[in-house]
Formats: sequence, structure tokens, C-alpha cells
Amino acid sequence: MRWGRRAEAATAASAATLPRTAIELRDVAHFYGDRPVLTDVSLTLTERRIGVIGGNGSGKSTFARLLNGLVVPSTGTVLVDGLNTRTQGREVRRRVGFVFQDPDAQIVHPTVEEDLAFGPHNQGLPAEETARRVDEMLVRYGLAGHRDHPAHLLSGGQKQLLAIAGVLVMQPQRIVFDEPTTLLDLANTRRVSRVIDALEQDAVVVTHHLDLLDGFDRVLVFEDGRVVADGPPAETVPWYAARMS
Ligand SMILES: Nc1ncnc2c1ncn2[C@@H]1O[C@H](COP(=O)(O)OP(=O)(O)OP(=O)(O)O)[C@@H](O)[C@H]1O
Repeated sequence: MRWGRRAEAATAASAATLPRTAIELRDVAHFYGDRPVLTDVSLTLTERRIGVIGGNGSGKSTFARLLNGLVVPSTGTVLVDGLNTRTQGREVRRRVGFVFQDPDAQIVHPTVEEDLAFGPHNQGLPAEETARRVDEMLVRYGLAGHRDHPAHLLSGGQKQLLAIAGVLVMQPQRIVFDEPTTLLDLANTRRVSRVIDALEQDAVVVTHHLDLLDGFDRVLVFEDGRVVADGPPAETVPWYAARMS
């Protein structure tokens, strides 16, 4: 595990030999008004499963939003496979899907099927391909019996699965999850955890549920807008838990 500035320096040094597929943050800072919420963040993200943890208000969601260009940094650069989120946001968002904490923020269409079809339709996919993908998602996420169901009447867990399916149906190469289990009971938390485990895509998961990070490759710990620890969960998670107690 690497801590604080040493970790950032070591990660920045490896940027010269950047693999083809990576998210790279170079000297990133972000301010809301004149208030800094992220400072001095330089990271190269290549692992399949990356967790992001930290106390309330430590900057995790802002960090997550930087990764697909929902937020552009006040200073510094975020590159996704070499694409700059500041100037190539649309292409970046095609590659990096984002699952919001509250599925109601993401579910915008009256029925489950219409909601799933919205993204691919927007991408300009032919109707048959959209229908094929929608069918596949309905089956994979246990929503086939709810095809014509009003989306807002689904249970909390089903809504979260629909929100995830609504991102996956667009076949992004990576997915960022911002606290995907916060609103869920234990059974649905486990279900979403299994869904994340089984994803083919790379995933970055912001969470307060530390169990979700079992088997992850790397965990970043945020504190006051900085990465204060960076390493495998077996080291970072107990370190963070001890720090918070
Ligand atoms: N749109 C915004 N405008 C102004 N301030 C914001 C905005 N979004 C976040 N902030 C502030 O930035 C700081 C970091 O917020 P952020 O949501 O990134 O933290 P977080 O680590 O995800 O917190 P939590 O665990 O509580 O969700 C907080 O103090 C928050 O109030």
C-alpha cells in the first residue's frame, strides 16, 4: 500500500509507460466556487475492479464524476484511453457508463422496456439491435416479467438493477458506480455485488459498504479531497476502518 504524496508521485512516474486502456488523472484539482474539494490527484487506473472509499464529503462522488466527464476538473487533465474529458466528453461518456446512487435519478421512462431502450436508441442503434439488447438485459437482470411494468413502481432493488441494466445495455467499456447499494437491503446489496463481480467490463465503485470490495484489485482512500492510501483491499480497508474508529 502507498500513502499520500509518495503514492501520487509513484503513480505519476508510471504515466510515461501508460497502457493503451487506462484512465489517467494528471495533477487534478476541483473547486466548487472557491472551495477545494479535490487537490493534487494524479493516478493511473488500469485495474479491473477499483474501489473508492472515504468519509462523507471527502470528494469521492466528485472524483467518480470526473472519470466520465460529468464533471471536468478545475485544473489538471483527465484522460480516458487518451481522450480528454474536457474536449471529448461525448466520446468519453460512450466508453464510461455511470450508475448513480439514486436510481430514480436515472430512470426516466414510463416502462421498464422503454427505459432500457432509451440509451441504445439515443446512440442511433438500429431498432432490431436495440430490441435484442433490451431482451438480453431483461433476462439477465430478472426483469423479463416486468417488461411493461411502470418503472417507478419497481422495488428499490429492482430499480437499482434496472439502472445498472440501463447503463450496460449501451455496452460501455467501463462502468463507474456511485454508491450503488446505499438504498438497498442486504439481499439486494448482495445481488448488486454479484452483478458487479460478474461484469466483463472494468468497474470503479464508490461505496461505504466495505464488504463490497472483497476481491477487488485496488482501493483508493480519500480524505479531504486527497488520496491518502492506495493499495489492495486487504491493506487499505482495515487501515481505513481503523482510522475511522
Ligand atoms: N455541485 C456541488 N456544488 C457545491 N458543492 C458541492 C457540489 N457537489 C459536492 N459538493 C461539495 O463537495 C464536497 C465533496 O462532495 P462529494 O459528494 O464529492 O463527497 P463524497 O465523498 O462523495 O461524500 P458522501 O460520502 O457524503 O457522498 C462536499 O463538501 C460537498 O458538499
